[in-house]
Amino acid sequence: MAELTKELSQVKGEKPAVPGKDVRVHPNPEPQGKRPLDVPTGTPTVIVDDLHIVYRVYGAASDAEKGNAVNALTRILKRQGRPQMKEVHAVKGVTFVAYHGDAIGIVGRNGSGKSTLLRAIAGLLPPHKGAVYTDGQPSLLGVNAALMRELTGERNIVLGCYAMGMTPAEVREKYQEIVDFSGIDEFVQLPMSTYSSGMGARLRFAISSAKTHDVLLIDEALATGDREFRKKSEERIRQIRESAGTVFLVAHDLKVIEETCNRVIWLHKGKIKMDGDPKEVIAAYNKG
Ligand SMILES: Nc1ncnc2c1ncn2[C@@H]1O[C@H](COP(=O)(O)OP(=O)(O)OP(=O)(O)O)[C@@H](O)[C@H]1O
Repeated sequence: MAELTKELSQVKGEKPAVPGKDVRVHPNPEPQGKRPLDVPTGTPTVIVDDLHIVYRVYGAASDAEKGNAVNALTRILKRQGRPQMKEVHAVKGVTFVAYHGDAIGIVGRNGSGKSTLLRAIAGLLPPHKGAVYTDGQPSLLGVNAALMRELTGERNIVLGCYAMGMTPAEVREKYQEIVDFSGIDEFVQLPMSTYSSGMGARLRFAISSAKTHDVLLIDEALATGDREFRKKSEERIRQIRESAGTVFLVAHDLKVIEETCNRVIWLHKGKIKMDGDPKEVIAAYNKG
């Protein structure tokens, strides 16, 4: 909680009790376009407070225990089996506040904890320590989002819309728009197992973004789309922001992040290394 108090005091422009090193809080900039009157500017949508996520991998020994003769001998003498559990501390004390209208890009090297952080915000991973508070229901849209490969695109659209809480009338209204946006045309009648990875990713994005989300989490879903589709996706992300939602975007393509986001968080080995203006953060990230 101390971390969060420090962050919030920074948001208010107060001096933190302990000056932050390389972590900055980005003040919520005014997004362009209209926003509903009942959503004041600067309303927090996601508060991540000193979040730690630890994976437990069963059936694996830790490095310290592996191949160590003394440990092995001790285990034999004590008639113990080989330790079967390894812990991976993937997110280590991450703290930030996201606001209505924010589109936040998350960058970082492989294994830095980007996907883990998104899954934790979506409520799919329990915090080991700390907490995530969200205003509204976060929806995670990932390359592995649960569409069913053996079902046709058509069935997946209908089921996906129901899963997001749409009514049958809303599904009927949105159906053609989703097909058109995805650009899969007549493939909609075929099982998704016949789709290329790009087609699958486009359909997933089209379904998930057909609904207005309070908090939309996108994990590399734009990576496989072509140029034209990326442009359309960026436009849709902008619309979501303007309707007072918050978007988180994980992508290895820094250009996509720079063109779509108003703020970037750089994760390094599970910690925030920098948080701020996309141009500044990406420049620092590229330098290493
Ligand atoms: N299900 C899991 N079980 C155990 N460890 C995991 C699991 N998922 C991720 N990890 C580990 O957690 C750390 C962070 O992984 P994560 O996938 O969040 O990183 P990332 O930044 O999204 O990586 P990438 O850019 O390669 O997608 C890594 O060390 C990874 O090996």
